[in-house]
Amino acid sequence: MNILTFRTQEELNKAGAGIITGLLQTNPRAVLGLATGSTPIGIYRELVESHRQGLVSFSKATAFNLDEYVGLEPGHPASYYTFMQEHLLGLVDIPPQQCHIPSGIAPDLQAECTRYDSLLEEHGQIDLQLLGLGHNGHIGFNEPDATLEGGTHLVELKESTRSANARFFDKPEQVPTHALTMGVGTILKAKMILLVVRGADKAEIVQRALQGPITTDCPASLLQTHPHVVVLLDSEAGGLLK
Ligand SMILES: O=P(O)(O)OC[C@H]1O[C@](O)(CO)[C@@H](O)[C@@H]1O
Repeated sequence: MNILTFRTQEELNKAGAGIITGLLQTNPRAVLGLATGSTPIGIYRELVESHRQGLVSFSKATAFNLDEYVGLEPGHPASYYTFMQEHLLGLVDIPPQQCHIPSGIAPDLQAECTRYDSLLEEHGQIDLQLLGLGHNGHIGFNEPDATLEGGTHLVELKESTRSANARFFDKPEQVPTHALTMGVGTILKAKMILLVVRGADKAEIVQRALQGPITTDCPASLLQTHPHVVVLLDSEAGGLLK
C-alpha cells in the first residue's frame, strides 16, 4: 500500500487526476470505477480541466459507478447519475453508452444487481477503482456488518451514513433508506485501487482502515489485502497514522 499525504487540496487533486490521466494516456480503453461524494470532486475538476486542455480523452474509456440511491430518478438533483453528469461524465468526451451506474428505480432491484454484475463481467477487470471512505469505514455503500457481499447488492443505509449525506438533500428525511452498491468482491478485483480521504473528521477511520485489524466491521480495512492500493490523504486525514 502506497500512502501519500499532501499539504494542500490542490496538490492532492492534481496527484489524483494525474494518476487517472496517466492511465488513460497509456490505456485509452481503460475501465474506470468511479465514486461520488465530496471527496472526488476536486479530482474530477482537474480531470475536466486536463480534458479541456486536450491532455486527456475519455472517448474510448468505460466508466462504472460504485452505487446509486434506491428510489431516485436519474434526473433527481441528488442522484449519483446527476452527480456524475455535473462533475465529470457530462463534461468530458465519454460517450453515454460507455457510462454505467446501477439503476435505483429498476422495478426488480435484484435483477438490476445481476444485470450490473453481468456488465462488469463482460468488461473483465476494472483497471482503476477510485474510492472515498465513509466515516464508519464504508467503501461504496458497503456498510460495516458481520458479513460483506461480493457482488452488486441492495443495502440498507446506516443512519449515520444517511445523516452524513443529508447535506445533498433539502431535508434529512429525503435521504433514501436504501442503495444499490457494487460489492467488496468487485472492488477488490480491480487492478488498482485509488483511495482518497480528506479531513480531520476521517483521521480515526483512516487509521483503523489502513493500520487496524482486517475486519468486516470496517469494510475499507479489506483494502489491506489488495496488492496495488494507492492512498491519497490530506494532512488532516492522515493525522493519526502511526
Ligand atoms: O466523500 P464523502 O462525501 O465524505 O463520502 C464518503 C463516501 O460515501 C459515499 O458517498 C457512499 O458511496 C461514497 O461515494 C464516498 O466515498
